[in-house]
Amino acid sequence: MSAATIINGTNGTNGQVNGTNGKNGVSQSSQNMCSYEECDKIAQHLLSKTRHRPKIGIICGSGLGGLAESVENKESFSYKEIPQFPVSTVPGHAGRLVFGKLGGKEVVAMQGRFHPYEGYPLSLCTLPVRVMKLMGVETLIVTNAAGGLNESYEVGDVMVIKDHINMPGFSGNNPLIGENEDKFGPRFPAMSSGYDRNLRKMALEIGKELKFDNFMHEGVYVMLGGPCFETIAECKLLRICGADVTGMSTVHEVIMARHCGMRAFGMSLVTNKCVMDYDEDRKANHEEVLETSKRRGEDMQKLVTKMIERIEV
Ligand SMILES: O=P(O)(O)O[C@@H]1C[C@H](O)[C@@H](CO)O1
Ligand SMILES: Nc1nc2[nH]cnc2c(=O)[nH]1
Repeated sequence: MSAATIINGTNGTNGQVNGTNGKNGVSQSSQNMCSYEECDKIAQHLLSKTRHRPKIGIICGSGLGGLAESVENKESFSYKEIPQFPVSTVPGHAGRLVFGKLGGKEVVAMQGRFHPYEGYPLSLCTLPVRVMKLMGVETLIVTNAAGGLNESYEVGDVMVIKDHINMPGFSGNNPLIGENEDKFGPRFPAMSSGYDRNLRKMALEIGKELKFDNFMHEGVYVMLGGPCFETIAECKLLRICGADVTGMSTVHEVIMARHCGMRAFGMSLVTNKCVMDYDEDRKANHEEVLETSKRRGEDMQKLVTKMIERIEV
């Protein structure tokens, strides 16, 4: 079964799937996985519609789509127009694929990503990553909005992702579940070098040059399934586990990128401090997330644009 069969004809917001297990004990996520050939068809379709030939792909986090807006010579495609793509359902995720130039390089940017809590299986959330690969993308840059677990992080701080904790993976939820597509990558990919060391170093150096070092860190991102924000006990547990920030995205995208040999770089904006104290009345909310993204978005855009200027393609 292809991804197309689980999305209705209008490709509306109901690309969500039912929860049943497939035939022969094959899990739902493998059934929803597009084959190499199907991904290639989407990639060739997009390349036939744009004159751009991007080597760098970008995925913009909640409220951080301004980066895609700043792309020059834009050619944009609503996800609704792209065969087999899901659609964005979350405020702050415009739902467009933007081709053009940034920092003097050809890029393709997702202005809006797909999260598992929207009802999409991880394999469908990450379809665009494989499509990017087949369009020629070699480096993936992802941003996200995240809650600060590290007590020394403030709202508005930026964290270069050094490593991640794949919490959904602990319960058997991984975008690579199902038959392996050997043409993309190996059955058992290593994940000990998920986030490219040189790109991390470059980001921190550029941060210094831009005088951003007073609000920049390097640390560990933990992904949870959402859509609930964390309980206080969960936050305490995640901190003990070594996480500095928590979010609901990124990890599945980076797994997919690394599986097919792309270089990956990720950056989190601390949009809120996680509530860690039972005497606090503060509550996490998406409005605060979008408000912080608006405030710090331009700085993150500057940083990513400078990185792209320096990345050799
Ligand atoms: O897409 P990202 O990870 O930036 O979005 C975060 C996680 C949830 O989707 C949302 C919660 O406010 O922001
Ligand atoms: N899981 C999670 N995701 C977020 N995205 C932005 N803030 C948060 C948060 O506090 N928790």
